Amino acid sequence: MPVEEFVAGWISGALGLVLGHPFDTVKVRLQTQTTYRGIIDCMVKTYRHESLLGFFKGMSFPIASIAVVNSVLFGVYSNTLLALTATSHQEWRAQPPSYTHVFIAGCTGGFVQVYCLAPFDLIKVRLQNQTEPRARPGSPPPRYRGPVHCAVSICQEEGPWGLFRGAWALTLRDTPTMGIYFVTYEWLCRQSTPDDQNPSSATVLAAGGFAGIVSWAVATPLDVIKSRMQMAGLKHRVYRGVLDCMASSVRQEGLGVFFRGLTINSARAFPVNAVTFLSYEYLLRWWG
Ligand SMILES: C[N+](C)(C)CCCC[C@H](N)C(=O)O
Repeated sequence: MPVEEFVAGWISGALGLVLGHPFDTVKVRLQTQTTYRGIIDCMVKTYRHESLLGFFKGMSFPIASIAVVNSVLFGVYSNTLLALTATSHQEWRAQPPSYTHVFIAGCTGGFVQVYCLAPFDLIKVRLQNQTEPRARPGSPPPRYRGPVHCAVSICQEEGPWGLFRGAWALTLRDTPTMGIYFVTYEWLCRQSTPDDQNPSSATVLAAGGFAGIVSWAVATPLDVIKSRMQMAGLKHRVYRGVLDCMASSVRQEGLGVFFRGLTINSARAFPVNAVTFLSYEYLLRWWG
């Protein structure tokens, strides 16, 4: 099993992640809290109240976890494609896999990575939603003191399965949209690259960026539901399941609720995924 794909997936994921985290914090807050009027309002309030550090809350854990998550995604994707087409990554430019195979491999990668991502994502969302300023003498401490404390508290209060809260919504969000992600990337690369050649850096950046935007646009409705289900344990709001969460969110806030965070998600998706694919392609070419 080619291991380069796993390592390249890890490094490229980490680079994308740091770049995108401030956008991600604003997104999570807009999706789960009703105190902000919009993106700018949320950014201003976060900055005033919590300084620049507020935007980087909950980042250390994803950095560690991306090692597992992105390498599983890209590793499973490439190896599934290899199993389906019997051609290796180096031969793909000469014998491009069909879009159906790319889609199936993407969905498989997406499905498998969910079970690595779910606990990390839950902890990230809980920490990002703590809006208290950094500890000042005399002020009450935030609910979770950091990622490890958060993980331990969830296990104690909600049981070990509590760490997988929202995992089903995450599976529904990621399985099809990771297929769309890789198909969009491949399609855009092939459109602007002569047969047999590797896509240029500019092509990889643009195709990666747009693949991010397109897949996130489709994923946003379930992303909102996922984030709300992850917060449910904390706020003592109970949803009976994904459908119940959808119905009660629509009843209270209208259909627009499904598009919460769409703009910021897209703004974040372009740079994050442009950098992810560029570093992934280059690392593999460099090792290949
Ligand atoms: C499939 N879905 C749209 C959910 C994600 C696709 C992009 C994943 C990337 N690590 C990022 O954080 O943007």
